Amino acid sequence: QGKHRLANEIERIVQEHLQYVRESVSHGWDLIHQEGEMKVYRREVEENGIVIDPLKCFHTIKGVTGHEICRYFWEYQYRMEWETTLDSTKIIEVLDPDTVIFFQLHKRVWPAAQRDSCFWSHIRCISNSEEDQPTWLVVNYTTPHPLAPIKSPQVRLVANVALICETIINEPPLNPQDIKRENLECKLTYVALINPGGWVPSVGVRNVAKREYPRFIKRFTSYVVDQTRDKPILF
Ligand SMILES: CC(C)(C)c1cc(CCc2ccccn2)cc(-c2ccc(S(=O)(=O)CCO)cc2)c1
Repeated sequence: QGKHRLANEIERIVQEHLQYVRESVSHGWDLIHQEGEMKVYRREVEENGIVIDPLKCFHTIKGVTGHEICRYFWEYQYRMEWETTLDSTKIIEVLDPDTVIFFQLHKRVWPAAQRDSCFWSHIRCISNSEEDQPTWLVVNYTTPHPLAPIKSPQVRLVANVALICETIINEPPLNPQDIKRENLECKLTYVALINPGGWVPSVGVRNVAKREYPRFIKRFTSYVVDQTRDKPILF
C-alpha cells in the first residue's frame, strides 16, 4: 500500500495518543461527570484567553467489541445518526482504506459564531501480543485542505481527538465460535483536545463541553449497542 502525504504525521499523532491514553488522571484533572461506568475528566487550560480544556472519558460498554465501537465512530455513513451537534459532514478526500478527510459544519451555539472542522480520520487495529484481543483506535486530527477553505463567518475548529478501545471477553467459552455478546465488554478511552478556534465565552464553552461530551458518549455508545445487537460479532 503506497504511503500518502500525511502518513508520517498520522504515525506521529497515533503514537502520541498511545502514550497519552496511559497518563493518569489523578493529578490536575477534575472529574466533571460520572454516570454508571462512564467517568469524564477535564483539565482547565486556556491559551491566549481561549478555553482549550483537555478532556478524557473512560467508559465500559457491555455487548460490543472495540472494533465495532471504532467502526461506527469512523464510518461516514453513520455519523449523522449519532452526532447531534452537526449541520453537515462529508468526506472530501480518501487517502487510503483506513484514512479519510472530513469537512464538517457544526450546529451554531449562540452567541458564538458557527464552527466548521476539517480533519483527517484514521482507524487502526493495534495487535498487542500479551492480551488476546487487539486494541482498536480512531484519531481525528485537524488538517488544512483546498476543498475546505476557511470562509467567514464560520470559525475553524482545531480538533485532536482519539477513541481507543480494548475488548474484554468474560468467561470465554472453550470454542471461540461460541462467544456471545453477553461475554463481551469494550473498555473505551475518549480523548478530546479541542480549540474552538476563536473567541467564545469561556464559561459558555466549559458549560457546553460539560453537557455535550457525556451526552455525546452516551448517545454514541447506545447507538452502537442498538445497531449491533442482532448482528454477528465483528472482532
Ligand atoms: C464546545 C466543545 C464541546 C469543546 C465542542 C465544540 C464544537 C463546536 C460546535 C459545538 C458543538 C457542540 C456544542 C457547542 N459547539 C465541536 C466539538 C467536537 C468536535 C469534534 C468531535 S469528534 O469526536 O471528532 C466527532 C466528529 O464529529 C467532538 C466534539 C466540541
